[in-house]
Amino acid sequence: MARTLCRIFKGCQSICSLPLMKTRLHPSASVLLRTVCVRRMLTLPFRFSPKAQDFSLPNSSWGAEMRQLYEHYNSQCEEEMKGEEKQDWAWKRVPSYNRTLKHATGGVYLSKIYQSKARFFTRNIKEPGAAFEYVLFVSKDEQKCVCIFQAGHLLEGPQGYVHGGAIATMIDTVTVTHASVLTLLIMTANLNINYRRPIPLGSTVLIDSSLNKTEGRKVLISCKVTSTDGSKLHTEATALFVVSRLLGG
Ligand SMILES: CCCCCCCCCC(=O)SCCNC(=O)CCNC(=O)[C@H](O)C(C)(C)COP(=O)(O)OP(=O)(O)OC[C@H]1O[C@@H](n2cnc3c(N)ncnc32)[C@H](O)[C@@H]1OP(=O)(O)O
Repeated sequence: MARTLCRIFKGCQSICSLPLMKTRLHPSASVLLRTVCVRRMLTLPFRFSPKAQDFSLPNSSWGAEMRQLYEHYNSQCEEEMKGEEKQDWAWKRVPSYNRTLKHATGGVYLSKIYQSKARFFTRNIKEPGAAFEYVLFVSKDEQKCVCIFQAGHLLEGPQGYVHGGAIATMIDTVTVTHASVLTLLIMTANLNINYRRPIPLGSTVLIDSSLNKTEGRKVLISCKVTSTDGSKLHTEATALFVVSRLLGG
């Protein structure tokens, strides 16, 4: 970014220092030109935005089904007003970034270079819609989590269907997010999956997770992957999470 800024600055300087400009422009016009150049420079779309991108917001790759379901859950995320008092949210959308390590503290030592290159597995493919396109919502009582998942063409396993490992990844992601709402710093200890019906590539499915129980350091969660109308069961799973001693639990 510094190099880009430098180049734009040099460009501005060279425009304002052109002999033609010096001779023909009134000094106040030259100041105005510089101001315009600097303003333009500040509004240019930089390649490296300092703001983290939230990948769980709608993009052009989302199909109609994905959008409809997103609207359905997102509309329930609005604040409810009762009298003058603000009520709790019914659902919360979970933002999703691709740099989890950037904010990590303690636990594992990683070199600066390694940290700067690390990307969250499900959010590391740049082409929208090519792989894991999903958004997660958690319920206000924190006992339920729903994910709308659209499986892109890079997730193929059997011809025309989603790879079992990609489905497992999504189940792990949804259940770990659910468990993280209940308790921090957890690791997946056990994931038990039954694949009942293949998921067509490009289709949208619902991943529903429910809390079974918590027991000391253990959190048990069950999960179902269904068609969006709930009529077809694709996958079911149970997951065990343990608050990690390594992570400070
Ligand atoms: C918010 C979004 C963030 C997204 C992050 C994405 C992350 C996605 C999640 C992952 O993929 S995590 C990566 C995959 N998992 C691992 O690499 C975990 C590797 N294993 C470990 O680190 C440890 O084995 C573990 C922390 C799971 C447990 O080790 P501990 O030494 O802390 O536990 P311990 O052996 O004392 O067992 C505690 C309890 O859990 C039980 N337990 C542990 N592992 C088990 C297991 N595998 N199966 C069944 N029970 C298990 C164990 O029996 C015991 O039960 P009791 O308290 O009733 O006696």
